Amino acid sequence: MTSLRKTPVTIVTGFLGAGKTTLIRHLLENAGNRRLALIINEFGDLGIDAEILKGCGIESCPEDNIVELANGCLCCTVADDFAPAIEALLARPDAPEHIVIETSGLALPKPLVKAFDWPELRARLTVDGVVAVIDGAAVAEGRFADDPDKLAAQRAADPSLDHDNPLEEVYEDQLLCADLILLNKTDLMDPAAQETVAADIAATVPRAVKILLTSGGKIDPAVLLGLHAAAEDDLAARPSHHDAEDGHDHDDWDSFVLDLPAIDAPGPFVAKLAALADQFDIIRLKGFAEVTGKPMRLLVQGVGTRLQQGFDRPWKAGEARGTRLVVIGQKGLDRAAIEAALR
Ligand SMILES: Nc1nc2c(ncn2[C@@H]2O[C@H](COP(=O)(O)OP(=O)(O)OP(=O)(O)O)[C@@H](O)[C@H]2O)c(=O)[nH]1
Repeated sequence: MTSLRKTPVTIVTGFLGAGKTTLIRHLLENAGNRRLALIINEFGDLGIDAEILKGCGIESCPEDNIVELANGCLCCTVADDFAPAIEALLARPDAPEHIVIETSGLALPKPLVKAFDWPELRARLTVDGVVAVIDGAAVAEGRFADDPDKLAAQRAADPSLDHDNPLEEVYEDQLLCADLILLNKTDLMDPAAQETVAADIAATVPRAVKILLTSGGKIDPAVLLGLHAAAEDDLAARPSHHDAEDGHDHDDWDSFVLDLPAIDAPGPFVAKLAALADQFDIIRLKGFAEVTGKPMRLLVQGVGTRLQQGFDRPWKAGEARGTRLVVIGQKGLDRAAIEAALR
């Protein structure tokens, strides 16, 4: 029997490295028998998030329930890529009970929510909620704050100027669209910083939105997937810096993929990456490395200067080994110098 119930969709937003994939992994591990499908959109088309989730071997998550939309920015290509992908999921004999979308860390959630207001989607789907994952430690360090002096000078020259900091703009757009805000990485924050950041967020968001403190994206799936917000009915309450425009400015960001030879040891490699992240203001680094003589592949994750590494699974027979990293930063990122330092 075909159910007339609309399929709920949860949109997971949050800046680069905030912990979206970690949250979804925890969700998959704790989803019980619920039939979930994931749509993953990544900035920089290496498909690393999908690889991480596929590599996790969680039984409740067969690989073909993970759909990658790697080309371009989901919020700007909703009609071309996204609507057909979601139609295809709904047409499956074992159609998902709930769809979770991980947007890229640079995507604005509002245009995506807007797509669910289109008649063909709204008839069959509802946005259960937009969940914003926040890197609390990065916010506490002032990563998303405008430099007040610089901004004052620029505003004096151009009074219509809103923000000078594209990071802040994306961060705020994501917060303003949320039905639930997860202040994540609390393990890296002391209680006073947690309180300050939570208060700042509450002051930024005009609606009463619940803010929960998390570490490692650990939150009860019943809460995460049970917001019942019907966000598509409520677009006006979600202001965006880009309300007047279609889409947003991709020129603010640079991203490239580095193909490197096998490395000798994880420690020195990651230390070098951390130094480069600091020197060149790299926002996000992620990928896999081949370590000479090791049967496992090394997962490398960098958020600002905070680097993590760990072997995630054995290389498969016939799989091309190697070291591939996505590097993301603001416009003007010095690819040549970064690449030269690593070769
Ligand atoms: N200390 C700490 N690290 C975390 C936490 N959550 C995630 N991380 C780490 O932060 C890094 C980025 O996490 P991801 O889950 O990949 O972040 P993301 O938001 O999916 O990143 P993008 O897809 O690049 O936007 C990884 O190294 C995670 O292990 C947390 O609560 N505490």
